[in-house]
Amino acid sequence: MSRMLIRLYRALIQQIRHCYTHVVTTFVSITATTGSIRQHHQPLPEHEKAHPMSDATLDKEKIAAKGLKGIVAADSQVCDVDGDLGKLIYRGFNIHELAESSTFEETSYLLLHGELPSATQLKEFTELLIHHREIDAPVLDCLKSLPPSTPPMTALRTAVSISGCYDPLAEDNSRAANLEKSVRLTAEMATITAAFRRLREGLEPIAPRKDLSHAGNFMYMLNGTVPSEDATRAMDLILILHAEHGLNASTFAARVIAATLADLYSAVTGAIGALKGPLHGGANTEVLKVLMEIGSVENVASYVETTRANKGKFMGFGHAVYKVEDPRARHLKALSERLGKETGDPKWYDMSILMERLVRESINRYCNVDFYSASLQHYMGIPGDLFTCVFATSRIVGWCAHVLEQLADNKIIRPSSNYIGAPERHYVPVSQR
Ligand SMILES: CC(=O)SCCNC(=O)CCNC(=O)[C@H](O)C(C)(C)COP(=O)(O)OP(=O)(O)OC[C@H]1O[C@@H](n2cnc3c(N)ncnc32)[C@H](O)[C@@H]1OP(=O)(O)O
Ligand SMILES: O=C([O-])CC(=O)C(=O)O
Repeated sequence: MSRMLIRLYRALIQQIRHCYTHVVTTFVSITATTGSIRQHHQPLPEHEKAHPMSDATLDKEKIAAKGLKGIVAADSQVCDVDGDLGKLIYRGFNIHELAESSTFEETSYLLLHGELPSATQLKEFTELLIHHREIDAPVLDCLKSLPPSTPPMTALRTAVSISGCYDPLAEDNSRAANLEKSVRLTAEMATITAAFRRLREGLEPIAPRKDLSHAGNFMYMLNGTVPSEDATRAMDLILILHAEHGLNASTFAARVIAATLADLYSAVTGAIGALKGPLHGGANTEVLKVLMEIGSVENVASYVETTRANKGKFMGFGHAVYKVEDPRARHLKALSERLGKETGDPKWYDMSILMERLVRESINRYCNVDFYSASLQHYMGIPGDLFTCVFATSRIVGWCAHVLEQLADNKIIRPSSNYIGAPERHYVPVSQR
């Protein structure tokens, strides 16, 4: 009975949404044909202007939702991002509570399974993660064969893709197999990132240890020494904070791929590619480049002025959803401040807080998760171009949780485009062109 009520309720909500979308689309189409919305479009490049739209095309014209901003493309139980309140919730739990009290292992279980684990479930989950820490020899060989100049995210994307060739479960799209592969990928991505870091420096990769936490083992494989409790906790916090963020670009990419019923490795490989971009996860690497270029606290103000005057981008600022402070930033900022003091090199933190204030005054944008992640990871001795891989080794959990959710109630994702090209015309043989 209650199931039927839920179904009825869902159907009603769908109908309301449908009507709403129809009203909005109709309004937008009408306004567009009268010309008042057209001005929001980027001017068309010259070669495209050479094809004025036929009347028939104009009649059919709809307005594209550029970037799909504000479009609701999925129902999801994984995460809630409230951009107005600056609130981030994983499966009902506020990120501040998880940052304070949880571990990456526990948070991963929560995201993948929907509930916090019991002690036994956590033990089994942790053992499975440990079991999957070793990577297959051909994956390591692949990393060895890459030029050391390969961007780390490219190396990670390639190794993850190859790893799928050696996983007997790769093509099994059952929920059980995908859960197992999610854990395997979460474990492996840390090993791959650490191994590539060492290989490109001419060092031997460090084999994972079974007696360390996920964060502790990751740091150990990166640096070759067992990290302090503080350093382990810092990495754990970074991993918890980056694990999930709703329908961001890389997660959406993963869901689009999964929705075709392709395998999990394909979805994750695509997601890594999307995260790499500097407008998304790649921003943390760019932030460190900027801080290095600025060089000192004295130069921050002139950098902000010049960038503003040139209408440049401030990397690590602005957000597609948050209109207020990104709730993750405060944790990364506090840790960056602490490590700045502890390392006796507060410059990177000092430059960051000044920049945060000046950019806010200049363009009214808050910093996002990538901004303080840069100075923090720099203090932790992680090379700047590896920051996005650290992000990916955490976000893998969110990607997998979304793929599982997509497959549980799948529908191929196939939006439409609004054709604005040449009207229909006839083929001309090359000899006559
Ligand atoms: C993990 C993450 O992915 S967090 C985001 C990481 N990315 C960055 O830090 C890169 C810098 N930031 C940005 O480019 C943007 O703020 C994005 C991509 C994050 C969000 O973009 P949008 O959703 O279009 O944001 P918004 O609607 O506020 O942007 C509108 C305009 O505001 C201005 N603006 C927004 N952010 C910035 C910024 N950081 N610097 C300068 N101007 C900005 C721009 O004029 C922008 O228009 P444009 O994209 O055509 O240049
Ligand atoms: O949600 C977004 O668009 C980007 C982001 O902050 C994330 O993926 O963590």
